[in-house]
Amino acid sequence: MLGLASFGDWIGLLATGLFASAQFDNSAAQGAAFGGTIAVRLLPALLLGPIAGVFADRFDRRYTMVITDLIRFVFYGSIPLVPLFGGSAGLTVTWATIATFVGETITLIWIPAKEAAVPNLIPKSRIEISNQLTLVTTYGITPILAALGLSALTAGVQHSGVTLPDWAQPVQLALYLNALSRLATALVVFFGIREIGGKSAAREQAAEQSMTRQFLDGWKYIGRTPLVRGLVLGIFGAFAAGGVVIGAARTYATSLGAGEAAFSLLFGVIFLGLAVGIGLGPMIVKELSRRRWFGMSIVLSSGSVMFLGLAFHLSMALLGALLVGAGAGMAFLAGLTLLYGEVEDAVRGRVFAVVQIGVRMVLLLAITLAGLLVGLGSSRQLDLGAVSVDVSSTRVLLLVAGAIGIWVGVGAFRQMDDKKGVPVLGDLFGSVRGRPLAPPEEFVRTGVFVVFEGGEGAGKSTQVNRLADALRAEGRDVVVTREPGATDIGSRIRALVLDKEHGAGPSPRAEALLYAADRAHHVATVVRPALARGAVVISDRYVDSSLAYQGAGRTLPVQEISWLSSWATGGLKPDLVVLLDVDPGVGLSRVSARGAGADRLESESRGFHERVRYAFLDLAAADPKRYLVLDAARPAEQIAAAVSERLTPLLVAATPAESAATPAESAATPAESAATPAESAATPAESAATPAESAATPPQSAATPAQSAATSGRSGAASAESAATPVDPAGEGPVAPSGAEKPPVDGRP
Ligand SMILES: Nc1ncnc2c1ncn2[C@@H]1O[C@H](COP(=O)(O)OP(=O)(O)O)[C@@H](O)[C@H]1O
Ligand SMILES: Cc1cn([C@H]2C[C@H](O)[C@@H](COP(=O)(O)OP(=O)(O)O)O2)c(=O)[nH]c1=O
Repeated sequence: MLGLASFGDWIGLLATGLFASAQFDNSAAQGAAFGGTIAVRLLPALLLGPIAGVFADRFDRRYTMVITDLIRFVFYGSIPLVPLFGGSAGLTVTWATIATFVGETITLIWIPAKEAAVPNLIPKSRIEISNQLTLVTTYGITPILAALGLSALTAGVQHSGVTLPDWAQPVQLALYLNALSRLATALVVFFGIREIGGKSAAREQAAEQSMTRQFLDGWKYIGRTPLVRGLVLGIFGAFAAGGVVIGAARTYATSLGAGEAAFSLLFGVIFLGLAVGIGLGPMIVKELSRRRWFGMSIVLSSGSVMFLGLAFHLSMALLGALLVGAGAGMAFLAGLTLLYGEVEDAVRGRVFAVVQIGVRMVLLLAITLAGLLVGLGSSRQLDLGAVSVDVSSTRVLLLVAGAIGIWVGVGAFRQMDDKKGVPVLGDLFGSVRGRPLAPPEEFVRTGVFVVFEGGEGAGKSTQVNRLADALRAEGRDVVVTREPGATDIGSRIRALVLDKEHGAGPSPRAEALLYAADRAHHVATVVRPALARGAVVISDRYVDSSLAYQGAGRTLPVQEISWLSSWATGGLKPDLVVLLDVDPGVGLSRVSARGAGADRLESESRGFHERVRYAFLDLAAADPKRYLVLDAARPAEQIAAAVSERLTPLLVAATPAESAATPAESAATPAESAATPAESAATPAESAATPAESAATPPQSAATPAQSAATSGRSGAASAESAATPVDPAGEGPVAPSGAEKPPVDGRP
């Protein structure tokens, strides 16, 4: 129904313009009449706009819609009647202008009432779909249908040879249709959607204030709500960019040397892009945060405007136009959905009024300004060898408008971001694949997390114990743990996945989930608490085992396993992974020599264990800074020495000498302790000798994350990284080389 009404709107806009211009013979007057009527149609926004929103919030929305629709029916319907009753051309145009003006003004009241009412009728989860429908019909399909319908009507009449009576010329018919669509809407709203009125206590209470007060409150609400502020700015920015493209389109088409046809084509493609963005956008980005999607879409649209400024071939221009449309469509959809979903009912009318009025004015200004600027500039041919590019003010304008749009988009993104610290592109690509990134778990980490990985019988347990003994001998707080089975729940999970008496065992996906469940519980109850209090946590196996065994071994998609593990751990990555690389034959024979019998995984084929081995090596190769790969065939002492050598600097950095010696002081003087990493590195013995003290200072460091991050280069990097590097679905695994080399001081990447 509302689609029909907007069809009427568009056809009305075109028809009124054409109708006015048809009253004159010379083309200059025609042009002026056409432009004039359309401008009149947009201008009332300025006059009535400010109070329209107050109307929508103050009065019964059903009556507001019905009354305004009836007024529009009468005025629009009267336009074609004037010449029938013998009105002169001048009078007809004057009346068309007045009636259009009144109709448009009234529309400004109708729209906020409708926009404010609709969210109350639709469950929140359906709002986006409902918006898709409305927007596609309003901006994607109906303008095209309207133009097509009008020209088909005209052509049909011309070719049929039938002479229609004066009152039934195509343009007249279109105007009647426009008027009737208003009447129909009024009837449907009045009889069909009684609940649209939207009575609520909050609204009634607000209505006791003066209208001025309500008006000012609306602006205050926008001003103090970052989300709404970002949305409003972003929508304006997107429309400004769109307006510039429209205003510059004609000269731009000429600059491509492609003329009028290219102009229409560009226009059509922008609308096509709009429909594509609105129709397919949500399917493509899936669960991506709508707040982020909004900003990203504006950047896409504006970037494409810049691309248009650089395009030298029609095909490039068409692609650019398509993307401009798609970005704008997605931004509009996301923006509207957010507005619907997140603006309180009591102020919704005013917010929508600001948006629609702002949009119209921004559009009008941008189109006019662009038209003016383009008209001013001259153009020059630039010869680039094979192609010659036309450098005109149009292109400069597009570049500037695009750049401003990008700036606005980034600004809106920042204001509204609901996943701060989550990498933008990773989140986007992850979402497209159906796995948006989760924000990292907040947590301050002062300990060191070491993981041993490798195939069966590689000597992990042996090395874990050696290292733990050595560190304990230094007086450190050491937590030895393993996966699967380090917790109560974990040991039951371990039995489920590994014990052979449980029959055939879990299916590959179930197995992956069980390991992930064990890991989630393990990290939450053992690893994180220990790291938070500053302990050295040594784990026999971690995420990489899942990537290698379930991913490469069971041939499940490694990216999915990676995502699953990262979700389970909240993005916690080890500081060091020691990979004990062993030939499966050697490893398995060591295990069987142990004589305990093979568990379910040990009994897997040779091929399985080969795949596991190379998966481990690949993971290590992708992130050499975090891995220490050692040949497991070497004697155990040599391996232990190599591990300890590699670990020492990490441990030293994690225990700043000064903070260990005088915890209170170090917390009080972060700058000082941050300034002395060399010193702290130079006194490992001292810092290592006071583990109890350093372990005893978590509350302070927990209270000052930035400080604790700043206190020592290495632990700062480690904690910031673990807190800021979230799930990484890019397939490199959760131990991917992200963020490791970026030690931020404030805990952000
Ligand atoms: N470097 C090594 N060289 C030879 N044998 C080793 C070495 N490290 C461990 N072993 C032996 O190999 C077997 C498996 O070692 P273990 O540490 O349990 O491996 P994992 O925990 O990786 O399964 C044990 O009997 C252990 O004594
Ligand atoms: C942690 C983890 C282990 N596993 C497998 C590897 C091992 O075969 C098994 C148990 O590992 P492990 O503790 O090394 O067993 P053991 O002490 O008998 O050597 O679980 C996975 O398949 N995925 C995982 O995520």
